Amino acid sequence: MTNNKIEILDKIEENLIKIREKNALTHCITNSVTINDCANAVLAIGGSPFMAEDAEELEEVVAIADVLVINIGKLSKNQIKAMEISCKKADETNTPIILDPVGVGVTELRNKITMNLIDNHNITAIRGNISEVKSIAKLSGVLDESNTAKGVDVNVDDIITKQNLKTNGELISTLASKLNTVILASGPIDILTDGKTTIAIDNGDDMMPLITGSGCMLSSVVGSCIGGSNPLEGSLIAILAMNIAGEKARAKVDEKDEGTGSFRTYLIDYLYKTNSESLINESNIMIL
Ligand SMILES: Nc1ncnc2c1ncn2[C@@H]1O[C@H](COP(=O)(O)OP(=O)(O)O)[C@@H](O)[C@H]1O
Ligand SMILES: Cc1ncsc1CCOP(=O)(O)O
Ligand SMILES: [Mg+2]
Repeated sequence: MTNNKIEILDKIEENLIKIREKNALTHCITNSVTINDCANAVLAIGGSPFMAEDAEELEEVVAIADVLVINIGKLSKNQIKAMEISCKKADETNTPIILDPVGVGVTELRNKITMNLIDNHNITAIRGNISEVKSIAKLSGVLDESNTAKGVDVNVDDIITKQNLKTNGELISTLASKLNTVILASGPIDILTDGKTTIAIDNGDDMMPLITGSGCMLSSVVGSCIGGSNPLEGSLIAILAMNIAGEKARAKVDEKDEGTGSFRTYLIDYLYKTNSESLINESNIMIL
């Protein structure tokens, strides 16, 4: 990708058309907490969700899928096996794999599963909150020490701010180069990088972390967008679509004096109403 902001924004319209035309079959192995939200988010952006995890059918599912999303939010023995079978098949079929390393750093099991997936498979993109990304940096030898996430939520000491943006951008870019993957680290400001181009995205709303699943939905949407375009440009569309939908959803709940339950519904509504004009005009991105 170019490092020119105007050229990056110029690609949004054609990529969004491609994503919608492709209607990428998005195979998700994900947690049961937010699985329904993920399927609805995929449909809203223009993908086609397929949640399958029984070992008996996985090779067939991956063979027809355009993209595989692995979310480790609520692991079980069966799911771990399902992830191994699916990733092995995805490597054979060159199907992009998107990893959401929910809660990595918090338990040894999550560390082991995450690093097994990263070390043994072709991971196209990793999308996690900044604490999760920093934990992977530590496990990969790119960072000496890291805080741990608060369960599935970011550690407040890690939150991306204007002050630590450059340092975090450099760290995540180094990690992306080392792992040969795209990384999208989320928070009030998001950082997206493939190790060559690093973009900060300052959109979204502080109600987003107050519903469960905004991160899981984002990772699934990243999957559909990558399946319909390419890793870096697809991830950029996904994060802009989610965050601008979040901004509009917040304006709507404030207008109607509502709360987080309605916010969750409006988030899907505005994701569905995503259009390139608003992604271009309302985006607040900076090349780092
Ligand atoms: N304080 C915030 N202000 C604006 N957007 C936010 C904020 N926190 C998270 N987001 C957005 O919410 C989505 C999920 O991010 P995050 O909360 O970091 O993931 P997770 O749910 O996996 O911890 C992303 O689109 C991110 O940009
Ligand atoms: C609450 C919870 N517990 C296990 S997975 C999960 C959902 C996490 O979703 P997100 O990372 O999108 O907030
Ligand atoms: Mg998460």
